[in-house]
Amino acid sequence: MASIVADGLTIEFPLYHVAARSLKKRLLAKAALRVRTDESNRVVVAALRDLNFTIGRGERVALVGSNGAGKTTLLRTLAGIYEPVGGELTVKGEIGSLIDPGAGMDPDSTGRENIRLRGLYRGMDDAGIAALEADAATFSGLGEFLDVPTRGYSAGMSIRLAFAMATAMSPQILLMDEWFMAGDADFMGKAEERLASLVKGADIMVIATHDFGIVRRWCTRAIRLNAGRIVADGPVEEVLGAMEAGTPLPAPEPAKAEG
Ligand SMILES: Nc1ncnc2c1ncn2[C@@H]1O[C@H](COP(=O)(O)OP(=O)(O)OP(=O)(O)O)[C@@H](O)[C@H]1O
Repeated sequence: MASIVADGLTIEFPLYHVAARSLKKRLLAKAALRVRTDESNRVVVAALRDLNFTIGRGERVALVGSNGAGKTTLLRTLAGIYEPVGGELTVKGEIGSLIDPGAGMDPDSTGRENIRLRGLYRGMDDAGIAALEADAATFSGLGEFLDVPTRGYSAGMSIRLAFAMATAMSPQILLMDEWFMAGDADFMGKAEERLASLVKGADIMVIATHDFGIVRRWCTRAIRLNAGRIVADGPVEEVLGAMEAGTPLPAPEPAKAEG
C-alpha cells in the first residue's frame, strides 16, 4: 500500500559564490532564520527543516505557502531528486511526477524517442511501448513535432508531451506542480478528464500550488509551509480558512548556527 513518511526531514542547499567574508557576514545577519554556515564553513540555506508527516492511501495533499516556503523543494524531495541532509523519508509505491516537464527527457532525442525511452525505463514490452507511443502521440497533438528533438520544443509543447506520457501510466503516488494545470485552454479542456482519472487512480496525490481553487477542487488535506517549516497541516478548509483570515504565523526559529 502506498505511503509517505517524513521524520525530521531536512534539506539544505549550499550557496556557492558567497565566499567573501563581509558578504557572508551580511547575508548571515540578514537572513539568520534561513541561512547558516555548516561544519565546512560553507553558507547553506535551509530549504526544509525538520518536517514530520505521514501521508496514507486516499489522501490528496496540497502543499501551500508563500514564495520560497519550500513547496517545490518538498515535491522534488518526494520524487527522489534531492537527498535529505537530515532525518528520514520513506516513500512506498510507484511514483509518477508531473514536476518538471523536461525531467527524464533527453533533449537530443525526439518526442517519439523520448516516449520509447520512458517505456523502456518503465520495463514495458514492445507491445506496451507501441501502445504508449500511439496514445501519447494522439493525446499530445504534437503531430510532426513528435519527430523533432525535444530541445526545440516550446514550454507548451513540453507540457503536452510530459502530460501525455505521465497520464498514459497510472502511478500509485502522483506528484504534481500547479503549472501542469495551467496549459493552454484547448489542451486543458482535453486534459481535464484524463487528469481526473489519473488522480482517481492514484493512491496518493501531492500537489504544490498557490491556487486555492485547485486545492479546494482536488485536495482533501493541506500542508502549509513557511520558511521551510510546516506551520499548519489539516483538512483543506481549516488550513486555507486560516490563511484567508490572515491568522498570524508562529514566530520562526532560527537555523542552528555551527560556524
Ligand atoms: N537548487 C537550489 N539551490 C539553492 N537554493 C535553493 C534551490 N532550490 C530552492 N532553494 C531555496 O530553497 C528555498 C525554498 O524554495 P522552493 O522553490 O522550494 O519554494 P516554493 O515554496 O516552491 O516557492 P515558489 O512558490 O516561489 O515556487 C528558497 O529559499 C530557495 O531559494
